[in-house]
Amino acid sequence: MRLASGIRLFSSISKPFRRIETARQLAQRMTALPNTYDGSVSIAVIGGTGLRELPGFTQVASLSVSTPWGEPSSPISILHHHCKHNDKTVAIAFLSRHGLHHQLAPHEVPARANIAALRSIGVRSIIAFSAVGSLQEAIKPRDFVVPDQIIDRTKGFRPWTFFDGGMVAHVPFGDPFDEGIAKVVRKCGHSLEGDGVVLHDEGTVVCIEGPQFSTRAESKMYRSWGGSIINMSVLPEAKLAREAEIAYQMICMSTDYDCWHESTASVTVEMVMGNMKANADNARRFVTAVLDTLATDEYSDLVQAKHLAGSIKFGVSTPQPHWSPEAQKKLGWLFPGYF
Ligand SMILES: CSC[C@H]1O[C@H](OP(=O)(O)O)[C@H](O)[C@@H]1O
Ligand SMILES: Nc1ncnc2[nH]cnc12
Repeated sequence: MRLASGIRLFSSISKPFRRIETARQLAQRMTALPNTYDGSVSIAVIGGTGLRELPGFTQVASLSVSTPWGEPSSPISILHHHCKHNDKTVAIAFLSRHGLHHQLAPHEVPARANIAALRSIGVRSIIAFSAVGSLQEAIKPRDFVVPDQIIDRTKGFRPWTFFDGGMVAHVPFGDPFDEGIAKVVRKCGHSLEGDGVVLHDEGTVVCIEGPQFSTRAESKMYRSWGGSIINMSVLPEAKLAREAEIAYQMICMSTDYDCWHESTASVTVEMVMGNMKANADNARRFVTAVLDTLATDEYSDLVQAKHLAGSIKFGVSTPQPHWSPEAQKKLGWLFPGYF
């Protein structure tokens, strides 16, 4: 259903008889909205494959943010969400990882611009959504996984840090996701169990370079390494969020068994999109439950990532008087008033 003032998530997931809004119509609708927003926005959702919008949320602005690292993948939608727990309206930011037309390959996603743009509008916590392959029999297509670890198989082509070009800093990444947000996500996912949602509480996501899927030998090797699921998107997004002091958790939805499974056909885009469509309603209910819970006062400090605020100052190796002018300028933009 196309809501009058609202927007739809999983736009390409509508039933065949429904009138589907094209990417161009979506872009036109976004252009017609205000490009400014005065309220505060602490939480963002990054939508991945098959997740272009959030349905049932009222879109009130579409922000075109320019950063020292370029333009983000898409305008940032500001959505109003009525929280069912406390009767308050909260603002959520939404960004489409691969662009409004899914025109950006995983290695082309401007992750630094995306994270910097979100931080610049006040975002301090991100729920990132990803369509993933399963590397384990027990994780069936359409199951959800809340990953807690990552294995990096990207090839070093993607810019992966804010701290370069004349200054050096190092952040801890032993636990690449935010455990506080993960707890909320798990609780919400389990509350929907029996109602169609199957949730795995942990898992190691292997992030490959893509855009090609893996070979069978690679897929089997990732299984032998202890990989649970596989995608092309969690990095450098998660690393950059950590550098930007943003609490980041990915929610993964399994869409295929990659190519290791003896009795199942190897992954294709059709398979990925088919399972995303089939499970769209569960994904929507899951994300909504998470946002409803995070919007309550109980999670206010978590959502504002108070536990991460200021942490980057301890990771800086280059004394500030020795930073290049370019680094001063860029990091001054990302962390106003910090240095
Ligand atoms: C279309 S299959 C491969 C594609 O799907 C996943 O996208 P996302 O993580 O943005 O949902 C995967 O990472 C690949 O980019
Ligand atoms: N098998 C797979 N490999 C990498 N990314 C994926 N996204 C969905 N399925 C995938």
